[in-house]
Amino acid sequence: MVSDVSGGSDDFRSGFVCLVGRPNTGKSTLTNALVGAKVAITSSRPQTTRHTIRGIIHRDDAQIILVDTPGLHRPRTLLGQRLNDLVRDTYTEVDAVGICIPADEKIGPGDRWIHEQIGAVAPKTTLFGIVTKIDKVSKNAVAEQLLAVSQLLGPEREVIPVSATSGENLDRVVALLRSLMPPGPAFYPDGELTDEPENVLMAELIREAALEGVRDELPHSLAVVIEEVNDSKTRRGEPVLTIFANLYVERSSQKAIIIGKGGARLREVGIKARAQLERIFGTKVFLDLHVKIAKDWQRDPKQLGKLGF
Ligand SMILES: Nc1nc2c(ncn2[C@@H]2O[C@H](COP(=O)(O)OP(=O)(O)OP(=O)(O)O)[C@@H](O)[C@H]2O)c(=O)[nH]1
Repeated sequence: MVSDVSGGSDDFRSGFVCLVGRPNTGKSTLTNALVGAKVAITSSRPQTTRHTIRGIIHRDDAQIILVDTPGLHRPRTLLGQRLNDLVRDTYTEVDAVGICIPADEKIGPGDRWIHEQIGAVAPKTTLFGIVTKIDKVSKNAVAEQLLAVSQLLGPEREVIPVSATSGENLDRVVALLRSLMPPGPAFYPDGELTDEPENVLMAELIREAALEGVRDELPHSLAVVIEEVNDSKTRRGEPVLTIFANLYVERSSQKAIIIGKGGARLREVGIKARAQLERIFGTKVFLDLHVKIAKDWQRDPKQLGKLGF
């Protein structure tokens, strides 16, 4: 007997989508809302998403893999340059790129710059617009922003309004994404949310906790490296995941900020990160954090390599 190699329904679609936009435009929050679990890292601080993190939308008729990239920015350091290279590579590899523009901010030079960049490096990739955070403004303001984004992208491009917070129109976004994907079988098994190596996910969660409420310039000066993960220990009969991580900063003043008075802040960071890790990995976690100084790591190719960039 000949088996069905198509893997299911004839009109199953699958592909890769990349959400781009200025920092803080809601890309990570939207990725999380679409995927239905916390995989990309959100933060109220701009430019915190540095790795390409994928969330996977599983549907009966489609599998859509979301590639969340760092916000494109004008490079000032070697790290900035490498991040931009990564973003450009991503644009050309995906099936569609969605440019996110928040409903509550006027379209500015940053949005136009990103739009031009996509057009220049990946002219063949399908582009669409997403007006994010529509819960923050009136219906009229949403309509005006839809028009403005449509004018920016051109009349042939789809533009869709959404709120990741309230969930309004999330289903329309999924439907649009599906329509932009080519026919093809699923890439990943059902139930898988991300193909990020677990260590990267752990490092990102710790980094997110460490950046909560600290100064604006710190995001690019903080790298987290997972030194060791051990799952052989138990505590009161329950398995415990032990994670040893180093937080690298560039200066002793930054180290002091992360650690806080008498170590109070670092303890807070540990508690927050541990709660997130326990939720995601579904097991008790013991977290051992150390803050270290790696001088000028952003400018030093050797250090960048060591820190995983
Ligand atoms: N009210 C409202 N706030 C939102 C919505 N989506 C995101 N936000 C908030 O906007 C801020 C930025 O969201 P992120 O998802 O981190 O933005 P991002 O574009 O991934 O940011 P970068 O990682 O810096 O590029 C956060 O404080 C979110 O809580 C939304 O639909 N409604």
